[in-house]
Amino acid sequence: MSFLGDIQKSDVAFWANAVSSDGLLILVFSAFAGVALAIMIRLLVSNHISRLFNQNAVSYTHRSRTITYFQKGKPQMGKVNILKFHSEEDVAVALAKYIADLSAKFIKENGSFSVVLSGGTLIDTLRKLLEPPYIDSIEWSKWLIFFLDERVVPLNHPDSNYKLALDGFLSKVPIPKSNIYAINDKLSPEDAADDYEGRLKQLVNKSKLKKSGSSEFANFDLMLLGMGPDGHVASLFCWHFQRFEKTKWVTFIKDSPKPPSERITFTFPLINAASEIAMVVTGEDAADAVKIALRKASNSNSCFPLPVEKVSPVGKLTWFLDNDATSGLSR
Ligand SMILES: O=C1O[C@H](COP(=O)(O)O)[C@@H](O)[C@H](O)[C@H]1O
Repeated sequence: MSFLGDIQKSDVAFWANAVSSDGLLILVFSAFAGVALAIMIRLLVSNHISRLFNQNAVSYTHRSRTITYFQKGKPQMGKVNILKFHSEEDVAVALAKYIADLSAKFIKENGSFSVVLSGGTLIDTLRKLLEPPYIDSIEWSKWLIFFLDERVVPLNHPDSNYKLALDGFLSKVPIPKSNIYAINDKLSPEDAADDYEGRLKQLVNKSKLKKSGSSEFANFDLMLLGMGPDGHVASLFCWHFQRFEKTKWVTFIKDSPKPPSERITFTFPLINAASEIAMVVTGEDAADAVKIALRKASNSNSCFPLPVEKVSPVGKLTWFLDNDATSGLSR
């Protein structure tokens, strides 16, 4: 008699039942494992898991798709200080104290204070430095002045950031002329950018400027940044490739959406190598970009991330905002 012949009908029914319920079990288990795997993959590309790995992931809604953008390195949060003031006047008062304190600190540490100026409304917001006690207490002779971006026009042209800074601030403080590093206004945008970058590199070689500890870029003590209503900083605009530059220190743009069209600008790697960055933003025009930058709104703009969102220094970032600029945060 064969082995199979020994098996009773009830045995067959038992095993058939067992196999089919095991099969069902395996099927249910596989489906469950598949769903779990899919959830895990989704989590891997989402904010939740990235936070576990200490990355900085931000989601944007773009043409009804959610896009997760990962910023490499340490998250911005933690080294960001957001200071909100009632009025632009209060911002100017606080900014003067912040700058004076940093001036004393860096001069004590290095014997100089390297300051990078934006153009625009920022220059007027520096006005409190021109008053006591700062005008008399700051060691102006130790300041070194640079320009975050510059319009490629003669230095005495009304559009020049140098002229704006000279008329509104630099001519009123005793900073030696030789410590003010204006662009060469005789050059084309390409050449002016290369020339400015070359001069910065020479200053690093001569140890007049510090080199960043974590990169090849210069490490400025303080950069004073303004922001346009479209979220641009320096002359780094939405829809323009300059904001993705990785290696150059200074680059140029010939089709700036904000006139004048020809400009040179620091790049993000150089900006983000700074020890201190102050983002000085006032007025209601900036409210939407501030809301996006401070992550209270998804960026429904088709420009993502906004240039201002790429400001993430190795040092410290301090926002100086007035009520109008923060009005979007409560909406
Ligand atoms: O064109 C420029 O605009 C930005 C922002 O200027 P604001 O007047 O809106 O404060 C400025 O930071 C930059 O230096 C300038 O060239």
